[in-house]
Amino acid sequence: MVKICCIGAGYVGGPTMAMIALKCPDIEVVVVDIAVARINAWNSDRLPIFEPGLDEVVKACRGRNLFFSADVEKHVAAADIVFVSVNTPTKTRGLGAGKAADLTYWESAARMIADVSKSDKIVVEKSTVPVKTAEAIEKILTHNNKGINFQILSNPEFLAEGTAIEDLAKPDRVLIGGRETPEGRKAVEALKAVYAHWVPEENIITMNLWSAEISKLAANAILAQRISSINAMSALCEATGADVAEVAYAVGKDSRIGPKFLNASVGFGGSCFQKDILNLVYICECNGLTEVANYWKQVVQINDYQKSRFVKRVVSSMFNTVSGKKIAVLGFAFKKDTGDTRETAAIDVCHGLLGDNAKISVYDPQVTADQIMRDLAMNKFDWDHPQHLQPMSPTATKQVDVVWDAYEATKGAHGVCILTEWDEFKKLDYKRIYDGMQKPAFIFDGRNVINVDELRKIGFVVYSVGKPLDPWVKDLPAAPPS
Ligand SMILES: NC(=O)c1ccc[n+]([C@@H]2O[C@H](COP(=O)([O-])OP(=O)(O)OC[C@H]3O[C@@H](n4cnc5c(N)ncnc54)[C@H](O)[C@@H]3O)[C@@H](O)[C@H]2O)c1
Ligand SMILES: O=c1ccn([C@@H]2O[C@H](COP(=O)(O)OP(=O)(O)O[C@H]3O[C@H](CO)[C@@H](O)[C@H](O)[C@H]3O)[C@@H](O)[C@H]2O)c(=O)[nH]1
Repeated sequence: MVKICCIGAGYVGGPTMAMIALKCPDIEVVVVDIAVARINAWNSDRLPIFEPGLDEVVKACRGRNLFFSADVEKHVAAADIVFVSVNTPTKTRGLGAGKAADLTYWESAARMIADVSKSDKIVVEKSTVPVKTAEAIEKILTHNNKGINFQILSNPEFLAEGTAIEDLAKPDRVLIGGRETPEGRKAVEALKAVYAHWVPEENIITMNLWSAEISKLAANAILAQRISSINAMSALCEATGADVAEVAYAVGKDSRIGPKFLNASVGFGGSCFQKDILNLVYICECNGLTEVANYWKQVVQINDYQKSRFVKRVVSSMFNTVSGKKIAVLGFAFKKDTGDTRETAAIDVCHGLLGDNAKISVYDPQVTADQIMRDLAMNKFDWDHPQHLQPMSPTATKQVDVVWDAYEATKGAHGVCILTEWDEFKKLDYKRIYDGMQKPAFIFDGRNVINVDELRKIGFVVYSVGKPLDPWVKDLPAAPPS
């Protein structure tokens, strides 16, 4: 029986390995992590992450050929294939801080693999890493050569949170990069055989290691670029009376462009897009490609601009101040169908509103109050100097409360900000919400989930990203000449 061990039981390691176990009953899969609480949660009825369909997949194979364990070394030593799916966040200090990927967790995993291995292994990069990481890992794995053969493969993951199970069950493609040597090709074939249990062969793409590593960064950069492109258009639509949803529809009808990923929003969030683009920017800079680096940097800058534009709309519409006013925030996760808040636009929007002394009441169906308070207590983004983070005022989170439903959050509020596109926000009784609010009642839809005309009929002053402006919604002051 082939034995797989995956280091890192997070948003990628957990669901990805559960899918392999489900589709490959002849393979034993063990997911290991140094975070004992996370492993305990994977072994319980309350999984550590919320992902539609995940519970069913885990229940179908946990204890059969899927195991979760904190005994990292034992299972790594026993495995034929070791996936490394540890976090690779942006460095916060030292060389490349604020841009480069922090490979501390990766390096310590690689050193541990080298130390405990007694048999040949295929080591698979599942984490998103800078190009040429495989070369560095090879050096670590072979540094005290015990005669063990390690083959490094790049097998980046393309799942999106909220649709992870669908994405894993029917991936657009599986990408495997390996060394172009007989041993490298053999390792690629071995990994291909795992995916071939359920992925059609034509969807399993193989290529050289560096192409595979860059393809992951390129895919995320190009996806995020589409969002920044439509968000940039949303600003122009608001200034001219066009409707960004109509523009996106017209543009997306061109089969060369396609309709997906053209939803204007308050800004993209999530643990990947910003981190991976900044990593790409850093790699370009290190290779002397200043123009290329600046091009990609702009995708992140437009995203910051979009978040700050949203906050300015709220404040300027509400008579230029939200000081002491209650603002209901509906949705805190970075997208619907996940409880993940990493880099969510909601953090920056709340910080912006708290900066103007608002009182915030948050409701999200999947994010805990503890998580929201932790996120808001962290350093805040500085709109005027986007490269800086500023310490939050210690009293700021006293202005925030987290409640259990949208009606409670909006009761007595002056304004409502919709920051996540949860389906339930489309079905709310907005007449009831309006009746319970201060007047004039403002609603700022950062996700284009509400019916603008219906809400205006109820009496709301409505702002919806990229839509023709309500006469009440104040135009933003023109940028001062630089
Ligand atoms: N989240 C996504 O949707 C997604 C999708 C595709 C790719 N990725 C990439 O996959 C990687 C993992 O992302 P994630 O969201 O699953 O991260 P995560 O933080 O949810 O999980 C990483 C896990 O690795 C564990 N870990 C760290 N060092 C370890 C070590 N030395 N030994 C054992 N366990 C260790 C951590 O405790 C943590 O539980 C990142 O590189 C990310 O960019 C993420
Ligand atoms: O038209 C759109 C599409 C998305 N978003 C936002 O963009 C962010 C990211 O969304 P999405 O890409 O769906 O989720 P992620 O889980 O971040 O997945 C991205 O990042 C992963 C990690 O690298 C990759 O594996 C996926 O392929 C890639 O889609 C979220 O805030 C969305 O609300 C928009 O604003 N408009």
